[in-house]
Amino acid sequence: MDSVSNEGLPDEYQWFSDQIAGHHPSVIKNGKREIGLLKIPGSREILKPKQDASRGEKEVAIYKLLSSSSSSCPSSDLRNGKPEDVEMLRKLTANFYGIRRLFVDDEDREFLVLEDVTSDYRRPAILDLKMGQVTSDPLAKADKVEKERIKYPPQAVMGCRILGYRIHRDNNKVEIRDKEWGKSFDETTIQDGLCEFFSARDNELKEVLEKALIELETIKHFFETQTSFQFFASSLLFVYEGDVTLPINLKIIMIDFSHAFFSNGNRDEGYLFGIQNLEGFLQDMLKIC
Ligand SMILES: O=P(O)(O)O[C@@H]1[C@@H](OP(=O)(O)O)[C@H](OP(=O)(O)O)[C@H](O)[C@H](OP(=O)(O)O)[C@H]1OP(=O)(O)O
Ligand SMILES: Nc1ncnc2c1ncn2[C@@H]1O[C@H](COP(=O)(O)OP(=O)(O)O)[C@@H](O)[C@H]1O
Repeated sequence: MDSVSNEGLPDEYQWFSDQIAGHHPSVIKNGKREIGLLKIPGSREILKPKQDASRGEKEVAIYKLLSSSSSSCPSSDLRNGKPEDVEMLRKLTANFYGIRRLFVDDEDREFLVLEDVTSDYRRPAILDLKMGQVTSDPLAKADKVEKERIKYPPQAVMGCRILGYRIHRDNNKVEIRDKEWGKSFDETTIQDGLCEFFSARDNELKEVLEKALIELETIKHFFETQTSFQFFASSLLFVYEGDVTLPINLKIIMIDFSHAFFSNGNRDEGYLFGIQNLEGFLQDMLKIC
């Protein structure tokens, strides 16, 4: 992502420089720049703009559900999430600290205050994978369904797509790959893209892949058992330490719930299919390390 002027932001705040994908101020839509994630430098929180209409409501509802101790969810279509599913999902997501209102680009806006899951790292390597076989949600209009369907046909074949990565290397060098680069891969070549990301620590590809497979197992277990949620256009964010003097500390966090729906007792087979394929890709890569 290009760096963008911080003009128009409240004092202290900057655009979050480690944002990989999603709405970003370098993109102009209908004559206005999009609003991306914000951060006060040095803090362990990021602020994610609440999206318009039902998308924002859905994401806030799910984070409120996860941060509440009981089933007192304010959103009617998430109220029935099974407690064990909610508990498991909570462990796979960033902490939510509430809503903050800020003036950005002269408009009063709401932001979700979230744990910055990259803040513990000296040189974070960060990858965003969009999961699921279908990336339009059940309420999408026909033109959006079609746009999403033809955007990247391998999504239906693999159940995942690389949205991009950032690797902080020595000497403050940052290596960036974007979603157009991600779209250059299909089911026959995606391992090349994944290999590039998981190779941030010289000669430690095998160790990094092993850690990723362990973390992925927990997420796979969640999707094998949970019947409370269906996720569309949601992502897995991989983060690990690129500084070889520090432990690998690989984490996988589920993010982006603006198209998350309550499920009437069905598993999310499209997301699970993506995890199973991803696991297969990583296992194959491990065999040749
Ligand atoms: O379909 P569009 O044009 O509305 O834009 C998509 C966004 O929808 P929105 O503008 O928020 O309604 C869409 O946002 P949501 O997932 O709907 O929040 C994505 O940003 C999508 O990009 P990609 O599939 O992640 O590469 C965006 O797709 P691209 O335009 O980047 O292909
Ligand atoms: N909790 C988090 N900690 C660190 N980075 C995050 C977090 N949530 C999102 N991000 C970053 O922001 C990007 C966009 O987030 P996402 O929720 O997908 O936004 P959008 O709804 O605009 O698509 C991700 O690719 C990731 O880099």
